[in-house]
Amino acid sequence: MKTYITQPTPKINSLLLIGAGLIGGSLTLALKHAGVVRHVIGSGRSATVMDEAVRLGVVDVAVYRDTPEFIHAVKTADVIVLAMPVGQTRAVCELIAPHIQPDTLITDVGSTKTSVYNDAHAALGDKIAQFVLAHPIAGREVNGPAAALADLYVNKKVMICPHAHNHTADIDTIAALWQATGANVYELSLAAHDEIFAAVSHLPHVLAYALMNHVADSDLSTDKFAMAGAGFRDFTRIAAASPEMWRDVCLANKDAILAELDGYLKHAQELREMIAVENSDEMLELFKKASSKRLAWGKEK
Ligand SMILES: NC(=O)c1ccc[n+]([C@@H]2O[C@H](COP(=O)([O-])OP(=O)(O)OC[C@H]3O[C@@H](n4cnc5c(N)ncnc54)[C@H](O)[C@@H]3O)[C@@H](O)[C@H]2O)c1
Ligand SMILES: O=C(O)C(=O)CC1(C(=O)O)C=CC(O)C=C1
Repeated sequence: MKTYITQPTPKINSLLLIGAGLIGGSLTLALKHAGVVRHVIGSGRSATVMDEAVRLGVVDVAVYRDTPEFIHAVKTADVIVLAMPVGQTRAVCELIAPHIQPDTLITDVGSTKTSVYNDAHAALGDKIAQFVLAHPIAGREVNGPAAALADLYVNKKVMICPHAHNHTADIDTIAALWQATGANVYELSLAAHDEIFAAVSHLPHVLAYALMNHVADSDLSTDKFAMAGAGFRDFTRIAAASPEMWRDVCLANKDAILAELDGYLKHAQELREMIAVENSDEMLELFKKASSKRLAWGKEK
């Protein structure tokens, strides 16, 4: 995995943020704090959300699709950031495609990369060259502009996933933009990205949602929730995350997630057998291995 050396900080006059929620909002707040961006225009689905985004300073002004103001914002943006759920990529790119100027850079924050590339390419055609795909490995289990934090990306990893049509200078600009938020920037291929994050991000979310519903649907669920401690809290924290976002991620990275889920279920089944036959030696070895891997990984971070 390539690490980006620190790039000169860019100056952005006008940034158009499509999807002013946790991730996009944290980016614009961080860029404003760093003095990188002068004017942020936000575009979203709901007037209530956009009013909140303006009130909180996540964006300076809100515009709405199919209005002259929206078209003007696309035409005059130096950078367009796509920060809505990944399932919206094609529709949003179709909206902006006719108005994107040759000097405008497009980037995204989506949790999947191959689907975003394919959907964007279908809508943008040759303008895909202007789209540098990115993904911050940072987040929270709360959503919307009120959840945005200016320091969300400090010391966090950001993956940039260049494709064959990108220009090096544009990739460097997007890397510099993320570095200005305090993040450490790495490069990954689209395919490697989706395989890796299926295992270490998408699978844990699927498991957290499943465990939450398993307990909710079981006998004594009220008592179980009332008595649960830190273990359950840690494991299920991410089950409070945006349902729409995670529905889209599961559909967009279906094959890789299914492969990871199958692998996980094999491990869970193996452990089930050990518990059922009280195979204490093998169980101890299994737990020792997982525990030492977790301890070593915790030290690396
Ligand atoms: N939440 C995380 O932990 C996390 C981490 C890294 C990346 N991401 C990615 O970031 C993106 C945004 O996630 P978030 O957590 O900020 O969610 P969010 O719900 O906080 O924000 C998304 C915003 O997009 C808006 N939106 C939805 N469809 C739209 C459309 N067609 N046009 C304009 N706006 C639209 C929503 O109204 C919402 O305000 C997703 O693609 C997600 O995969 C999320
Ligand atoms: O901290 C959290 O709440 C997260 O789930 C962040 C998290 C993850 O680590 O899986 C979630 C989705 C992403 O696309 C990137 C980061």
